[in-house]
Amino acid sequence: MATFSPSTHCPSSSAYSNSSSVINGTNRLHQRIALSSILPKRCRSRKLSLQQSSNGVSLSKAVHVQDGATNMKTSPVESDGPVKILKDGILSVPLPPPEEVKDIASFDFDKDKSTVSITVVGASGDLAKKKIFPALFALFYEGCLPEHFTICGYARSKMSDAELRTMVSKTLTCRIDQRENCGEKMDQFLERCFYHPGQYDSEENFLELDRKLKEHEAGRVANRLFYLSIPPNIFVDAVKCASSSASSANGWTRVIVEKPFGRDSESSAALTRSLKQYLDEDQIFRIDHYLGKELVENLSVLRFSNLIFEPLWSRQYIRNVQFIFAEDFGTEGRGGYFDNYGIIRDIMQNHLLQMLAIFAMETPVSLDAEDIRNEKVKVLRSMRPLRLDDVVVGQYKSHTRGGVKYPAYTDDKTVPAGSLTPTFAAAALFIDNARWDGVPFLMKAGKALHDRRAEIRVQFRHVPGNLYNKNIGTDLDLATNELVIRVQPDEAIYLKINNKVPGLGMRLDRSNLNLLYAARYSKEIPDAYERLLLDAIEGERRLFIRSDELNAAWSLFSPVLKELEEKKIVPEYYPYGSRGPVCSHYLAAKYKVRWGDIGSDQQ
Ligand SMILES: NC(=O)C1=CN([C@@H]2O[C@H](COP(=O)(O)OP(=O)(O)OC[C@H]3O[C@@H](n4cnc5c(N)ncnc54)[C@H](OP(=O)(O)O)[C@@H]3O)[C@@H](O)[C@H]2O)C=CC1
Ligand SMILES: O=C1O[C@H](COP(=O)(O)O)[C@@H](O)[C@H](O)[C@H]1O
Repeated sequence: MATFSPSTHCPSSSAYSNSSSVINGTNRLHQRIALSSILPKRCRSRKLSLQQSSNGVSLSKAVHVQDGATNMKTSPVESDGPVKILKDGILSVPLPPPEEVKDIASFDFDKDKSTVSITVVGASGDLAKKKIFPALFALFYEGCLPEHFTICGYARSKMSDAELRTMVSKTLTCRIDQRENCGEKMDQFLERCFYHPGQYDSEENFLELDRKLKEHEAGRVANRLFYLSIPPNIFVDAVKCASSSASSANGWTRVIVEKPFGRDSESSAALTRSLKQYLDEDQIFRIDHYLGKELVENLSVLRFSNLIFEPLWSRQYIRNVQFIFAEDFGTEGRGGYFDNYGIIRDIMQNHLLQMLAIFAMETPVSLDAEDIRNEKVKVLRSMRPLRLDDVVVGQYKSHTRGGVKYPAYTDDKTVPAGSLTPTFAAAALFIDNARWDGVPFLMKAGKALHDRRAEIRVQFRHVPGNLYNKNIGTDLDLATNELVIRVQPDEAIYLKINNKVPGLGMRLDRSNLNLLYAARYSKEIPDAYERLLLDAIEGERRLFIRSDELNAAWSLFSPVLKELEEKKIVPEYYPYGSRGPVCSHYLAAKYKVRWGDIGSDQQ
């Protein structure tokens, strides 16, 4: 029996060997494959849901299908196209035309299997070590990487393959719920990791990389993914060299670009123009790792698949929405980068704004990447550019607590003395459309605060003519329903409600309807980078930023950033480890809002 590999993402070729060949009505040879056998365990549900969302027939997005002897089809296939879902999850996949296949039993399908080469550009750096290699290992461990893959680290540092493997091995961990064969899996993964030293602007060095990748690709259809984990000033050099000297000759070439995508509208547009000299838009995967976080991914599910939320999702019932990001550590070690950007560019313009866009967008036509991104762009373009009097900025100062002295932002040697760069900001934004007219969308982001959290808080309006007002007391704020989507840590969704305290009297309290992920789901939540890397390999663009989205996002923040810098606005200094500048409360009060994270969240 010939084996046939419709997907490069499945755990092993043996999974396909239970398939059988049939001649269909068009006299074309087809292969019947049980869907359940070709989709890897962890990836199965995401691929099946794609299938359901598209009338049960548009599967080739998720499953790469070989059409003919060499071509890979990855575009959606309609019901009358070559891929068909037969009943009971059986996939019918076309084989090469009969004249090309003299003897089906001896046709060498393995020869035509494709491979993915993932080059981590800037492999010696912080992000590569901390996030990218561990995420790639997790994907490998879960059986989500294609059968044939190569990982190549590229940077200027001199390192051998063995040294890269030692460096990578120090950061690998196994999933809490599946420790079996972990050491063995790590060894198998590390065997697929290589290193190539080179300059980021050297065509010659990238040509050498190309030669090395070709050796590993061994004549297969070669798909190549470059992850630019380098400082932004060298993005374009690296893209130029990668595209001219190390692009795939017979498969796809994609580039993941890390933030920051510029410092403002002009520099971002210039970066996009430069990248587009060498790449098409559909080759550029602009990553915002917050879009890969489980609770952010769940936002649309919460809204669009629960009847109880969507009808409330408007100015009619929602009083304000808050997007809060806090870290309990400073910029130590990243001061050089941070001082050039500040917290508004580092967190608000991307991570918080992306969450806002998904939160506030209209229902997309479908779950397709373009439909979702169209809606995100629309909502961003309906927003008013942020005004200076709707922003407060802060910077952390040194503080001694429990005998420990915590540094000021400017104590970092890589930060210029007297820097005014904000490490904290709060802002009030507005969406001028029918759904959200007049609703304040507040954002707050800060480093070196008293805790670490990222969350969305939705505060609902008061119950009109509430029968229980006298039991609630005078503080109507405390009686407001609040929906909290806690992105991290301790992922949870909870709704604060008013409830009768059990007993003979009539006393109300505030309690939480609480969906705490750790209590509800035993599976460990994947890291955002895992989801996004897998999506990039599969060509799924839904969670990556399109260039018009990026332009719209910069249009909102560029004017105020310019004003803050030109007017040299002095930030309010707040002690390291505190709750941040007091001014943020005045900003909220201006819009009759109380920050939801300052009270206690009774469980
Ligand atoms: N670290 C993080 O947590 C996050 C990082 N990012 C973004 O990811 C990218 C990588 O970040 P990170 O790993 O922290 O960056 P690093 O500063 O660690 O740089 C990565 C690598 O790039 C090379 N490099 C550094 N500076 C220069 C330079 N001036 N000229 C040429 N090469 C240089 C170095 O490799 P070598 O000397 O060996 O060539 C370094 O190991 C950046 O765009 C960053 O903004 C985004 C989100 C979070
Ligand atoms: O992009 C960035 O994100 C991190 C925070 O990411 P998280 O996943 O740990 O919440 C932030 O520390 C960094 O400054 C910023 O560049």
